[in-house]
Amino acid sequence: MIEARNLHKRFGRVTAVEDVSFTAEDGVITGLLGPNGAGKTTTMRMLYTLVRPDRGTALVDGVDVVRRPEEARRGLGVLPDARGLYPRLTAREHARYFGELHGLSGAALDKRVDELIDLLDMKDIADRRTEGFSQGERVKVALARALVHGPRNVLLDEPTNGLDVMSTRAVRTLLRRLKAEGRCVVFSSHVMQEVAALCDRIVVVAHGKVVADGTPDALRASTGKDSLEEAFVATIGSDQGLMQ
Ligand SMILES: Nc1ncnc2c1ncn2[C@@H]1O[C@H](COP(=O)(O)OP(=O)(O)OP(=O)(O)O)[C@@H](O)[C@H]1O
Repeated sequence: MIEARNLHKRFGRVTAVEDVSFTAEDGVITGLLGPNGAGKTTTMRMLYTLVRPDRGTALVDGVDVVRRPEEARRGLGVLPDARGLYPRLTAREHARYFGELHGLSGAALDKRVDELIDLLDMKDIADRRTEGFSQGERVKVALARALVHGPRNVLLDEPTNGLDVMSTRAVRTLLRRLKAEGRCVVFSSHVMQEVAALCDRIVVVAHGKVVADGTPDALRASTGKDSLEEAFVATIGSDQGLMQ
């Protein structure tokens, strides 16, 4: 479970996150939806200990990410916005390396890496260096790296950005599988259709604040709109940045 409580973050004169609170439960896919610049990436970065909040608290399975960052990180799998691969390592070596950092080794690590290569349909690229990989191939490697230690909580920043239809479907299948395994899955997106297709729960962020939080049905009911698209536009007050 991941909890964000009154998170705030400023960068100089820019307030990136003004007041973000939500709870992402286990076995649920929670979507952080908002237009460009809403504060989604900054929120994610605070949750995965890359950026320190100015105020507020974030907990991963009850562990405070500021006070006990290493312990919090052990319970997290993260797909950051900058995928940041090592060009000289192969896809398989990436997954192995991060597995080793998490204390895996030997046959157990080999088996886990093979499983992920299979699951992410990466057999053709597994033993190529990542230099020159396409956007979709890079996301797959970054996902394998994020999931190699079987984390209970998974944070993904715009996981389907730049992916074609087949790769998007593969990522959706993977997220549903993580949910079925009882993991806590949080992903951010500015694409409403993406969130609508996957999420049990939607946290809408605009101008650094949570402006709506609930199931897709609850969001429709609270805005009195029939379609999710109209409900989002009503919640945010504009359709800017929400369309693909
Ligand atoms: N390191 C930083 N220094 C200065 N300003 C920043 C920094 N990081 C984020 N910001 C600003 O904070 C605001 C929120 O940015 P953030 O990246 O969190 O938004 P986002 O919702 O993820 O947007 P997008 O969908 O475009 O990725 C933006 O105005 C951005 O320019």
